[in-house]
Amino acid sequence: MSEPLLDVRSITKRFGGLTAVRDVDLSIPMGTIASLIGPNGAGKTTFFNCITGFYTPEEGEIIFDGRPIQGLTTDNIAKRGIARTYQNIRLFGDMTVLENILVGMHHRLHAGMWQPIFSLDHSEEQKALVEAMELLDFVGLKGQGDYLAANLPYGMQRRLEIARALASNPKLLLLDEPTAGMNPIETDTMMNFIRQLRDDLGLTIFLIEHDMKLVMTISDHVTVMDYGRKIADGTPKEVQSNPAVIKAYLGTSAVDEAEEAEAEA
Ligand SMILES: Nc1ncnc2c1ncn2[C@@H]1O[C@H](COP(=O)(O)OP(=O)(O)OP(=O)(O)O)[C@@H](O)[C@H]1O
Repeated sequence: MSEPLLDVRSITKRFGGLTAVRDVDLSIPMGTIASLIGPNGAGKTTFFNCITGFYTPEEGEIIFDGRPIQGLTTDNIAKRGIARTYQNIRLFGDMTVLENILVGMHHRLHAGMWQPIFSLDHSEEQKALVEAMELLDFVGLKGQGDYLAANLPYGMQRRLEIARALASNPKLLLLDEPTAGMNPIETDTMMNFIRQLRDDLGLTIFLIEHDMKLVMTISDHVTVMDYGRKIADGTPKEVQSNPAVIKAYLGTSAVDEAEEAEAEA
């Protein structure tokens, strides 16, 4: 089997006396969609934050694309090819759609953070602009580059956030609750869009999501956390029928009911 793109080995992250992530292993093969689920407070976002370098785990190792990344800065990890979006949208609302995307490119431009990107007389900046327009097209924001980000409808702001993450040219894209606050139609559209990211761009995707229909429909692999530990992982089908998962979500009585229903069937 080929090397996983991301290989997390027994990481532990503590906040004082609280162990938010305890001895968790996880590996994601290239070109797949993996999901991380679990009840509120299970440790999912902390786990993401360890991968992106926002936190450094006290124990364990994180190997990305064959090299260890734990202890690197968030910037250096982004340069290695990991991009993310956040549970709460973090766009620059008073900047245009296009400017938001150009900001996402700054890691790989020789330019500094602001000024040179926006002076368009240099060939590198011209190239960046063309790429940004292509990205806008890809995410369905064609012709809206001059709009203020804050004025986009909610679903499109989420897409713009993804476009900005894509602008850094990542190999692995982490999405933290990409459908949070969406209605069922917006959620379906986002689900198809995430699939497109894998199928058309060949990206590897790792998402945290509470919408079980989305998770069970698009994931190649699902990992379940509860109280900081990994309690199950496998295909969507395997995870759905795992008693530990049912118990974590619905309580012990739900496991008994599920077992009774299975016995009667
Ligand atoms: N910076 C921090 N300092 C102290 N405790 C923290 C910190 N960040 C998270 N925690 C705690 O760690 C535990 C895991 O939190 P985390 O946000 O990772 O869970 P989660 O699974 O992402 O939850 P949710 O689904 O509600 O977003 C929680 O008990 C939380 O209160």
